[in-house]
Amino acid sequence: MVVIGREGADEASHLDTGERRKPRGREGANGPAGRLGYYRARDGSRGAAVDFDLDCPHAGLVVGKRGSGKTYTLGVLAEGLLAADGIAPVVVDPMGAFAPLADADVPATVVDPRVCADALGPRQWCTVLGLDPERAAGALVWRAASERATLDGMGEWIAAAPAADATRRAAENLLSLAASWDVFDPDGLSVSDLCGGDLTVVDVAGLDTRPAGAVLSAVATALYDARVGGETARLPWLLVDEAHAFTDGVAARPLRRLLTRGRQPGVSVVLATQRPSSLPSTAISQADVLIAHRLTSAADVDALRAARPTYLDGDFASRLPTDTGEALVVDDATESVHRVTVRERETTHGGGSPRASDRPSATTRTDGGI
Ligand SMILES: Nc1ncnc2c1ncn2[C@@H]1O[C@H](COP(=O)(O)OP(=O)(O)OP(=O)(O)O)[C@@H](O)[C@H]1O
Repeated sequence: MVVIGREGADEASHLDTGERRKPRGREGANGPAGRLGYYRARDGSRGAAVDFDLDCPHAGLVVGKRGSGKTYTLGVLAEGLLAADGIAPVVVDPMGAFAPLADADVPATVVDPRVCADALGPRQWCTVLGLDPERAAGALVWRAASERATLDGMGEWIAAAPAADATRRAAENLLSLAASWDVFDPDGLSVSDLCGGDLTVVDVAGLDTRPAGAVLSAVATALYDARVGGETARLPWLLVDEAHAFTDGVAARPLRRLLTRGRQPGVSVVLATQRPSSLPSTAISQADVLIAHRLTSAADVDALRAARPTYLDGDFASRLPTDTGEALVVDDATESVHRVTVRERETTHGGGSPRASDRPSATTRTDGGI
């Protein structure tokens, strides 16, 4: 995935395309590429440019402990994606870190997390509501999701279904819970919303894990199906921050499908997580590029090493970077490991940690409060 750029290669510049400026894309030796950063020499000095390939589909993993630069690196990847032609970049943003892009001078749109109820299959409806499809209430919800496309329609179908009162009440209560999440909408996100070419930021900040997972599941499925069904000529890239929150819920299967089978239809996925040990090992083994920031937990290092024994030898832990923004990039395409300093963002990063000293102090208040 990594492409070595020229020493001192030009920074991407902007093309004036009217209202919002699309940054000029970068061409690597084999097609479009995005600037990731620069080689870092052992003495810490900056070496040649390192680009990432955007021409072919990829499965990527960005790992690192809290504050090590994962979200920042996702932002760097997103900037490269929105500058490239022929790509449909989508970020699922659980921390609101990409919200500032709405006001940036780039073609990015922050959208509400609303999806159609039938974007989840019957099995996923049972999963997201915590129901066993083998039991009565689960079977009822399964049938309702098979028969109706909207949440209201599912409720009406259940109300009229021949079922025991207790079973019906249990199913209706869970559908009411799903309605309270406010993420299911017949006019929810469509393929044209997601694959228009702008960077689409699906803002799931503030949602609980289950509704956020339902939205991610619907988005991942829509991108995959859109390519399989020939609904878009663009190659989708799905970037998921805080991915460990989603890998054992309703989004687990669609994410696994992108990791294992996304390449053929041309859908790329990049997962960022501070806890690689909580990812299924397929998520690590299927990734063709690993960007590892600072990691100190032995369990996390071991999880990476166990799933990638070919490149990550016993020396792996000692080669991991210690400074924010530095990374070890493991590239399957070239079967190589690179020490990289991730470049600075061109757009505002929204994921920084707040500091106590950022808060207005009592002495600076002017509203009479204390
Ligand atoms: N490549 C970089 N260049 C410059 N500053 C960086 C870089 N990477 C990270 N930083 C700085 O480090 C801070 C923390 O980075 P970031 O928010 O990406 O961490 P994180 O690993 O996503 O943390 P968390 O797990 O808590 O979400 C950023 O706000 C930014 O100021």
